[in-house]
Order: sequence, then structure tokens, then C-alpha cells
Amino acid sequence: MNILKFGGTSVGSVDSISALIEILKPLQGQENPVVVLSAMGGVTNTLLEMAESAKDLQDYTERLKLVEEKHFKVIRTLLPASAQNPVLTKLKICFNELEDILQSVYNLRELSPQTKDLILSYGERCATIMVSHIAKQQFPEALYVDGSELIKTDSNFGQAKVNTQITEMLIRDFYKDHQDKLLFVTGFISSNDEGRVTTLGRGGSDYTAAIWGAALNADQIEIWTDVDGMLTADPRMVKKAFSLPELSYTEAMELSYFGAKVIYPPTMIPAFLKRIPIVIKNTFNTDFAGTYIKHGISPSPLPIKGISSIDEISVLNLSGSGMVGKAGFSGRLFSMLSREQVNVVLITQSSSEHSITFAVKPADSLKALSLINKEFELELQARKLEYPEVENGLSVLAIVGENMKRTPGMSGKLFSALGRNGVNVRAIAQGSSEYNISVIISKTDLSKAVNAVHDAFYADLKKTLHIFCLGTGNIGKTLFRQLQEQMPFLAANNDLQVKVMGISNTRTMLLNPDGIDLATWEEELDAQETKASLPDFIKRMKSMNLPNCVFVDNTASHNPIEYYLDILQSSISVVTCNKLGNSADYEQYAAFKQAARTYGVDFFYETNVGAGLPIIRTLRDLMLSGDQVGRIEAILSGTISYIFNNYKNGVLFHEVVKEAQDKGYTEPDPRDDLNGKDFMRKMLILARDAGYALEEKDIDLQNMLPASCMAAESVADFYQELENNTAYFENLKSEATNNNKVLRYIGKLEDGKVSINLQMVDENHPFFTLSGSDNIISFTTNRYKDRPLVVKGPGAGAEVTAAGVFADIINVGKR
Ligand SMILES: NC(=O)c1ccc[n+]([C@@H]2O[C@H](COP(=O)([O-])OP(=O)(O)OC[C@H]3O[C@@H](n4cnc5c(N)ncnc54)[C@H](O)[C@@H]3O)[C@@H](O)[C@H]2O)c1
Ligand SMILES: N[C@@H](CCO)C(=O)O
Ligand code: NA
Repeated sequence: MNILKFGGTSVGSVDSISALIEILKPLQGQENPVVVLSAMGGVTNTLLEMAESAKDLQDYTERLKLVEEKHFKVIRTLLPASAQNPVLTKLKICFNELEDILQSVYNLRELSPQTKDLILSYGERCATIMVSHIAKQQFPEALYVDGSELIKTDSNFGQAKVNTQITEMLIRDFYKDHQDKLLFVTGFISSNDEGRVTTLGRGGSDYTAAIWGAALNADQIEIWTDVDGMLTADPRMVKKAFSLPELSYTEAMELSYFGAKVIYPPTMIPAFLKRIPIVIKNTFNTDFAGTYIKHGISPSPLPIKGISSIDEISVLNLSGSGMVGKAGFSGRLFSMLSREQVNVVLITQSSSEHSITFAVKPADSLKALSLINKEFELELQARKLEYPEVENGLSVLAIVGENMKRTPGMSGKLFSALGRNGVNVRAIAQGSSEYNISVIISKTDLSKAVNAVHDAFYADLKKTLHIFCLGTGNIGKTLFRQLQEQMPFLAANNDLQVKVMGISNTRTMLLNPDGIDLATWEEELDAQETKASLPDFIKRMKSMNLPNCVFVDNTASHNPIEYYLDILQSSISVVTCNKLGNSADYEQYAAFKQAARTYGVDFFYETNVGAGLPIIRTLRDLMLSGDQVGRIEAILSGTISYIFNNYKNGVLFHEVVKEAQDKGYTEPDPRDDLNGKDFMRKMLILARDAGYALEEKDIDLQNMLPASCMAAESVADFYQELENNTAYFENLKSEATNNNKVLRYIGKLEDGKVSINLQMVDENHPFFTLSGSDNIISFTTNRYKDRPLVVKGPGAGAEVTAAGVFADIINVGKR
């Protein structure tokens, strides 16, 4: 049985509540989970503010109306009219009670901690009443549970201490009687012996989930929030921060102690004691597999798990001869501070025992100072101690991870990263567990320091490209061979690793979180039982959630194209030799480019034009450096080029076509080459890259095939028709040779217009001398005006194409 806790953002809006219901749907038919809910996002704060306002005789009624309306709006949107009344009535009763309480606070001008807790409890109650009723539409067994009656605490209002024994008994009894129900339980609220409402303090709803989990021995506690679990650093500060798949309890505690706001550590203790795994999931990204916090995590390749920080900290330094050799001095200092409820965040002591430095929250600093002055009055007067001063404007940065214990050089890495970036370290502390090294630095350095440290620790990992490849035909196969051959060189010369994480063709698919062995990929893929499914492949790619991910499309299929946008929007780069994406609607082409820009990833397609020849790249460089393309003239069909270069006496036209296919120059379907479609796509892509928003219909394509060849249904028929038209092709050839000319199929872009024609050119034409599958392209631009920029060479074939795809992948790695 699982406990699912949804935080404020997950119950904060119509959309998020719909998402929540979607998350519960697949659980139908299984053992019912227990669902714990927070108040709607923002409501707890508003309740607090209203209570304070009432006490200060200020108006709160406007805000009360807004809170009420916020709940009603969800009900009206998500429930059919016939189902609205009962729940609106229940909520109305709650809001009337709340209004009465606030009015009493107003009348008495007094807000006791217990009244505050009572007021706050309406946040969780109203949200849970609301969501449980909405859920009833899907799950008739949904039941609202006021959890305050089941969690028993002392009377420390605002931060009540739980009586575990009674609480667990009450929860178990209640659950036994209601196992067949889908329970929606209010988080955060509890009650004391007299039945008065208490609250569990910060992170209280997580705590409720952990208490229920422990009482019922749950299999798992899921904390649903609005981010992808715990990250290596605060993503607002570190753009390259990434989600962590697994953490030990200790690591999670250390990480959240400083900063990470995802969960609040004390709430985990009941789960920790019972060894119940906690998983942090994202309501708004259900593809994210979650961050698991549990016992026995698998060995991690990460040197550290994360970097956390406290923005604002104050430091006090105590020094003087009076401390030297005085047993119990620091004991006296810190037990005094703890007695007075000053939370000490970090302590360091010099080995000479001449000074102690410790950090506290800025709000506690003056209190700490005056406490010290009082406690050590005699020593201070006798000058055995220096008068301490408070230093502000400081931050704490901590690196956290169990691997630190085993790996030498961790602190070296930390301090050299800080040093290289000119960050001065004010004080250092290492937790005795060796799970944490903390430094105090100037607040103005914090962002730079966290980024520098993140780079230092994750750079090696960042230099691994994780690729997911579609298509194992001509190009795909060749690419894998090239990758395998080149791996050692890349590692040695570029510190770059390329790991193939997934491969799929139309039959089967293979994904391996450790990377696929390129020596045996083919047998492994063939042996897979799972039938290929593109949506599953992409889903699994996304849920691996790896840094530096590249999706490689080596197919000639329409299917992958429809996922490009989603993939780019998941911050995964796309490398493709498939031209179908860029040559469909202009709008789609533009959307791919925009998505890559917005999500900071790459969309590379060099091999769409001229295979491995640097044509797209050259054009991009021209455009980026402010040049303007006036004219492009090109031969961009490797297949047709090969055919015209090898269509000599003694060989028939259809035989040369077959040769081109056997050499791997043609499209999977050679008709796409011969009818000019493939060429047209390339010209369209070039024109678009040159800044013209053209569509296929704008291109003037002269088809060089006789109608009967065009009409052929299968590839075999097509070859037959080519043979039937032998005379037509022979005529073309002799007409050209008789005039000392050669046949050339030439594309042109001029004045924003594109045409493709069959021409006969003589030796004065720059395209006269070509051989093999050569492509040639000449750019006439503002800067290359008198003599054009020309790129020429083999423009088809598996080796050169795979090499182009390879280069695109490496270029993703360079960023
Ligand atoms: N041959 C060249 O010189 C050259 C040059 C540039 C670009 N290209 C492009 O390379 C691409 C591949 O050409 P090829 O000769 O390797 O083709 P191919 O027919 O040999 O291989 C295509 C592969 O794609 C797989 N595939 C098709 N649809 C799929 C889907 N929906 N999901 C997963 N896998 C799928 C097939 O199973 C097959 O393994 C084409 O788009 C082509 O235009 C080829
Ligand atoms: N079939 C293509 C491959 C290169 O895109 C050609 O012949 O040019
Ligand atoms: Na190219």
C-alpha cells in the first residue's frame, strides 16, 4: 500500500487537480492508496495574514471572499452542476465557521497560538473536502478524512509533538474499518488530548504522510510536488542542475538541511525508522521517474550528490586565551545557546583552540551576541575573551554525498574550484559523518561559487553524451561501427564519451541505463522480446533523465517527426538525417528551431543536404555573420549525379540506377531520388535556412522521368518501367554527347524562387566535371559576389552520411 501526498501546488488550481485525478486513475483496481493533501497553494499564508489582520483590527473580509471563491471556482469547473451543491454547502459551512473565528479574534484583539492553529486547519480541511468530492466522480469509494482526529499530539501549538503510540493505534484502527475506501486525508493538522486542533509545523503534510506510512507499514511514500524531485543544486541558481535518481536518507537530510526545499527532513524520520522508501515525484511531469530516498541505494557514479546552500547567514567568532585548554568551554557556549533556542547552523574550531566560529540565522544573531556577553561577562571583562562581533552578508555552501567518504580529493576539488574563481573562504566545517563539507563565503560570491563547484564535480559526467538512436539500416549500422571505432580516440583527445543508451528499429527496441555494448548491439537488439514502440522508447528516454541527451533519427519515416517538438521541449537535442521533418510545413520547421533555442538544446541536420559535406553549417555561418545569399546553384542528388557520371556506352539506364542503390546512395525507395523529390526537399531546406519561408508548392520541379515510370506502384515495377523506357534515356544521353555536353540535374535559388531542371552543360560550365556521387553547391552572396563559395564532394553513401551524423553528435557535445 502506498501513501501519496500532494502539496499545495498540486491542489492549487483546476489544472493541477485534474492532473492529480489522472495520477490516481491507473491505480484503480489495485490496493487503494491513502492520499494526503495540503491546503491549496497560497491559502495557508493568506489564513495567517487574515488572522494577524483581525487581531490588529484590520479588514480581512476581502481576502476571505477570495479564498472562498478560489475553492468554489474549482468545484464549478470540475464538477457537473448536479454534483456541486452538496460540496458547496459543506465548504460554505467551513467558511462560515472560519469567519466566526476571525470575527472573535477581531473582537478580542487577541490571537493565541491555539486559535492560530484552528484557523490554519481550515486550509487543509477545505482543500481535502473539495478534492475528495471531485474524486468521487471517478472513484465512488472516495472518502474525506479529517486527519486531525487521528494524529494525537501534545499542546505545543504551532509545532506539536506527536504521541506516536496512540496515533499509530488510531490510524490502524481507522484504516482497518475503511480499507475498501479511497481515503483523502488532511495533512498538517492534528489534535491534543482535549481534542483541540494542533498543527505539525513546517513541512507538516509530508509529516502526516510519513506518520500514516509508518503506522500502516506502507510500501512507499510518494511526495508529489511541482519539480523533478531533488536536484544537484538549486536550479534557479545553477542552470545545469539535474535531478537525482536516488539518495540515501542521510544524503537527503543533509541536502535538505541546507536549502533544498523539496522536503523537510524531520518529516522523514518515521519513514526512515521503518525503512519505507520515499519517492519525490512531479505532478506536472509524470514522465519523471522520481527521486528515491531509501536504504540500500545502488552505487552511484556521482562523486557528490549535490550542492546546497543557505543564502544568508551570520557568523560569530569567539577568541581569546581564556579558551585555551579550558575543558568544557565550547560545551558551555553551545548548551547555553541551545537552551535559549538559538539554532547553530555550523561550527568550526581552530586546532589551537584559540577561537571558535559559528554560524546562526541572521534573525538569531543579536540574541546570540547578547547571550554570550551575559554568559561570559567575567571572561570578557578580564580580557580573557575578545568581545565577539557579528559578521553579516555571508552564505553557506555545502557539498553532500556518501561517496565523499570513500573518494580522496573531494575537498581538494572543492577548494580549488573556489580558489580558481576568486572566492574567499571565511570558514570551513566538515560533518563528522564525512557526508558534508561546508564553507562560509561572502554572499555576493554565492551564485558564482555554486556554479563553479557544480562544474568542477559534474564536468566529467557532463562530458558524456547519452544518445538514443532510431533506425538500424544503412546509416544507423554504419554510425554504430564508426562510433565504436572512434571511442578510444574521443576519450583520449576530447575527454568526450558517447554512450548509446537506446536503439530501436521498426521491430524491436533496446534500452540500457548502463549503455549498450556496440560490439554486440545487433544480436542484443534482435533478441529483445519487447516489440518496438516509438512512444514507449521516447517515454523511457525521457524518464532516464540524463544530462547531455541526444535523440538521433536515422530513419526515413514520418513517425519520429511528430515527437521532435516534445523531445526538444524536454531539453533533449535532436540530430537527424531524416529530411521529412524540415521539408514539411514551414511552420513545423520554424517550431523545431524555436524550441531548440527556447530549451537551450541543439537541432542539427547537416546530412539533410549533401550528406556529410559541410553545406548546412556553411550556410549557417554565412547567415550568422551577416552575409546574405543572393543565389544558390547546386547538384544535390548523389544518386542522379552517380547515374549521369556512370551512364556510359555499354550499360543501360536501369542498370546504373541499380548500381547506385547497391552502393547505398539512393533513398530507401529509389523513386524518391529519380522523381526529384529528394532534391526538392534539400532545396527547400536550403532556401529556408537562407531565410525564405517557402513551401513545397512554391518549388518549380522539372521531373525528368517519363509518366509511366512515375506511375509505377512498387520498386520492382519501377525498375521494369525504367527498362521499358530504355530508348528515352538513350536518346537523352546521345543528344548530350553529340553536342559535347553532359546531363546535369541542377537546382537554383534566385530572388527567393527555387527551380530544379534537367540541363545539358558544356565544358565551360562549372558543374561539367563531376564524378562518382559528387554534389556541388555554389553560394553567391554579398561577400562572395564575384566568385562564389563552392563546396564539392561525394554527397551520398553510408560512410559519409553516418560521418555527418557523427559530427553533428560531437557538435552537441562541444556546447
Ligand atoms: N544514403 C544516403 O546517402 C543518405 C544521405 C543523407 C541522408 N540519408 C537519410 O538517411 C535516412 C536513413 O537512410 P537508410 O539508407 O539508412 O535507410 P534504411 O531503409 O536502410 O534504414 C531505415 C531504418 O529506419 C528504421 N525505421 C523506420 N521507421 C522507423 C520508426 N518509426 N521507428 C524506428 N525505426 C524506424 C528501419 O527499421 C530501418 O532500420 C533517410 O532518411 C535518408 O534520407 C541518407
Ligand atoms: N539519396 C540521397 C542521399 C543523400 O541525401 C542522394 O542520392 O542524394
Ligand atoms: Na551536409
